[in-house]
Amino acid sequence: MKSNPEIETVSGFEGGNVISIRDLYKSFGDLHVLRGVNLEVEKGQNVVVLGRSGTGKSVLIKIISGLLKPDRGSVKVLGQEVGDLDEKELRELRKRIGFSFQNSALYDSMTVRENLEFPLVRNVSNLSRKEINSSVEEVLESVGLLSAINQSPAELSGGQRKRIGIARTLIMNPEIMLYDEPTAGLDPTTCIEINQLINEVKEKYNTSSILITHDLTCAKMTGDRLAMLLDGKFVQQGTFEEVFSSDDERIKSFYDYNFTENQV
Ligand SMILES: Nc1ncnc2c1ncn2[C@@H]1O[C@H](COP(=O)(O)OP(=O)(O)OP(=O)(O)O)[C@@H](O)[C@H]1O
Repeated sequence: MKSNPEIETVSGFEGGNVISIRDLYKSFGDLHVLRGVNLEVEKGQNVVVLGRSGTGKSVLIKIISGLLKPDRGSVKVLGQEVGDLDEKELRELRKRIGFSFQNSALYDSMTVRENLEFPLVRNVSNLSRKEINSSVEEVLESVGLLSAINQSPAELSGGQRKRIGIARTLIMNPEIMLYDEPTAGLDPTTCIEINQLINEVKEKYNTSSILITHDLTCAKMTGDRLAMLLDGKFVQQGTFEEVFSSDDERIKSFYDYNFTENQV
């Protein structure tokens, strides 16, 4: 994809880690959600965050994107300490991060083309109509849905909406992708197609990603590394095989429960 000079920035991070989290704590009153989280995401890596409902996966994502403040600890994203950034700097940082939400967050009152133009026009000034059109067409081609350009998201299937949601983040050339339950609510075949798309995005756009999922097929297909969040910490990190060969009963039961549920 043609890069956009206005949103292109120099990556000043060192050691190849686009995200680096050290000793992170977050509580809500007496509820101690994150209790010493450490996580590194290397450039070009997909890291899958696993954990039962309510373990703090979304809280972690919100802290990474500066939407929530941690109680203590260091969160470095693309070389910048998120807690040190003011609102303007946070907005600039967020332009470098693509958020793929569970519900795809598309506007049904707009066409697919208008949905994709929206973030571009809002964030990048002085683009010509030709540049906007070619960016929209290029990302739609990347997700295999150029044919849907004039349709309303309401006319599309769940899997197609998911693809358009991903295209809408790609149009900003993100360096990091944050996927929240990318395959939730999709049938097994569509899940596999979305997993393939996630891998294609990594290759084509050279993105680094964190994926939150309960779907073990998704974890296995997309995760270069998995990290299991339990009781406020990552208790196990590694490849799919490494994590699930653990003797930890909590990891075994997570596997058994999700394996059965998803028919991996
Ligand atoms: N702003 C908030 N104020 C108070 N409590 C919160 C807030 N945000 C999250 N929590 C609590 O923190 C805990 C972790 O929430 P979180 O949404 O991160 O879970 P999760 O692991 O993403 O779960 P799920 O898989 O169900 O989405 C929950 O008990 C939740 O109620």
